[in-house]
Amino acid sequence: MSRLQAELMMKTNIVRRKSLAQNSIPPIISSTTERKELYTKGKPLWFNIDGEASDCYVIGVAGGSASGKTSVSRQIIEGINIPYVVLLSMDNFFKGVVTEEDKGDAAIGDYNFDCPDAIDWELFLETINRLKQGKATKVPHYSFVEHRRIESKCETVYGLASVVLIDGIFTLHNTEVLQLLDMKVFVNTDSDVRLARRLMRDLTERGRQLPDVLHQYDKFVKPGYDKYIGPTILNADVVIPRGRENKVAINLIIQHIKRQLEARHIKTSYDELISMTSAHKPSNLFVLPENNQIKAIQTLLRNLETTRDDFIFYAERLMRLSFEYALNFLPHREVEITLEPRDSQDKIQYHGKRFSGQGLCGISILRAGETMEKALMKVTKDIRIGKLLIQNDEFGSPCLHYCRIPQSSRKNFVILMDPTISTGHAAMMAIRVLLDHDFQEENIILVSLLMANCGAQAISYAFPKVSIITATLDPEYDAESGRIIPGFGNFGDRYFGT
Ligand SMILES: Nc1ncnc2c1ncn2[C@@H]1O[C@H](COP(=O)(O)OP(=O)(O)O)[C@@H](O)[C@H]1O
Ligand SMILES: Nc1ccn([C@@H]2O[C@H](COP(=O)(O)O)[C@@H](O)[C@H]2O)c(=O)n1
Repeated sequence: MSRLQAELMMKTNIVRRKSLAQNSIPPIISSTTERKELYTKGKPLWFNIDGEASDCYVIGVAGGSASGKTSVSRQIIEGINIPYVVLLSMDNFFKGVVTEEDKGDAAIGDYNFDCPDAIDWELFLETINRLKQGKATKVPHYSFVEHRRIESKCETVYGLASVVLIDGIFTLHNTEVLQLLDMKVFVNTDSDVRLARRLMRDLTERGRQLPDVLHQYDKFVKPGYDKYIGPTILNADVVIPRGRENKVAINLIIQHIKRQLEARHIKTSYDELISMTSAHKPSNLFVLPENNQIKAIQTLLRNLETTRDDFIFYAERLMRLSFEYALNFLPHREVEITLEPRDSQDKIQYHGKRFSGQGLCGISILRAGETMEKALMKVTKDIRIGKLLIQNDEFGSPCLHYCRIPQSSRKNFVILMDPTISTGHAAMMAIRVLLDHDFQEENIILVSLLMANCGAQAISYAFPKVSIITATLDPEYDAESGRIIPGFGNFGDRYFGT
């Protein structure tokens, strides 16, 4: 049996199982496991040993339609096996058939998608550039059934990826894109094999009819390959004959990428971060000055015998005290006001102060951060509140599942709240998300009731301009139990009574 026949047989099985619902291109994935479906994904400890952001490594994978570009890209992602890899499919950047004018009198099968003009290059370049800079990036979603982008399905990627893989038929065509690529790959698959795969895929996944697929292939796909895509093989650094079956070539690429990442000192391990911070003296970490009141509240909170009612009452008191302390970190300017006492002719000048920042909002890191919202609203009038839900994945890396930010601009100030901070992972990711939303690092104030020293150190090292405020700084964190020692017990459980 030929390879082609074997592929067709494998596909026949898939035909029975797949439905038209799976018509669109694979979504971007940003982790080594592509099964997870998250609102967005996170980012690594994104800096090198000098504390500076490292560039992400960008790989372009080109080749004819159905040559195996996506399959090869996924194998590369699996092989490099690090979190925070983004697979960006150029298929999402087809302009599509939007207006009647686009269609003309011709049927959809007479629209030429296989020439570079069918791609929205401006948006494509902007997207790659934003990903490279680690900015929050909205990636469009294209439907091959409806021949247009589906706004409601676009996905937002946050943070600086370690590696970005871009796959698409014209990836090695445009000079501006070529300049952004660190590695250029061309998947070179026999044209008969490509046609057979495309037939199966378009019938099963893209809602097409056999005569239309053959007509489109003959009229546009083949000539487009010969004219625009095939010649870009000359721009490639590496050519992979036979696509994903070519394990030797794929392994060589994986080894090369790993070496490049090592050379760029991309750090993804928390242990490495902690070892780097051991000599670090945090100048942006502020612990509430201890007095009798604060010590007494801490004593009550630490005591596991304290009732839930009391725990909530005293935790909220400590929150208000912490926020009052934190508000001092906002910029204030001198103002002069004139007082006119009722019983006197003399006016009195008073030298006062007024908040001089432009806008302030509060953002809680869910779930526990939500407990601090009420206290913040008690001390800051009419403040707008946003939320971030960050949870660790199976590798212990924080992932962003939900993000609502009420206002964000370079000038706004933000109070980020989480009652307890142990490793600092979630807080660091939250800060990263705020930076991606254009908040300035120096305008972020992180407020917590209890921090483990290692977490506070790590955040301070990564973000030296953020003001980090905690009511309590405890010396130890036990990674096995996930407890801060001595700590408050499980804050969420004690507060929510769970
Ligand atoms: N070596 C292979 N053997 C069998 N099927 C393959 C092979 N490579 C790719 N395919 C299948 O062919 C289709 C197109 O592959 P894909 O990787 O999506 O190509 P491209 O991204 O170049 O369009 C998919 O259905 C994929 O599962
Ligand atoms: N509405 C559209 C848009 C594009 N195509 C075809 O997709 C091919 C590229 O995608 P691959 O995943 O195969 O690389 C390209 O050859 C276009 O003909 C389409 O059929 N309909």
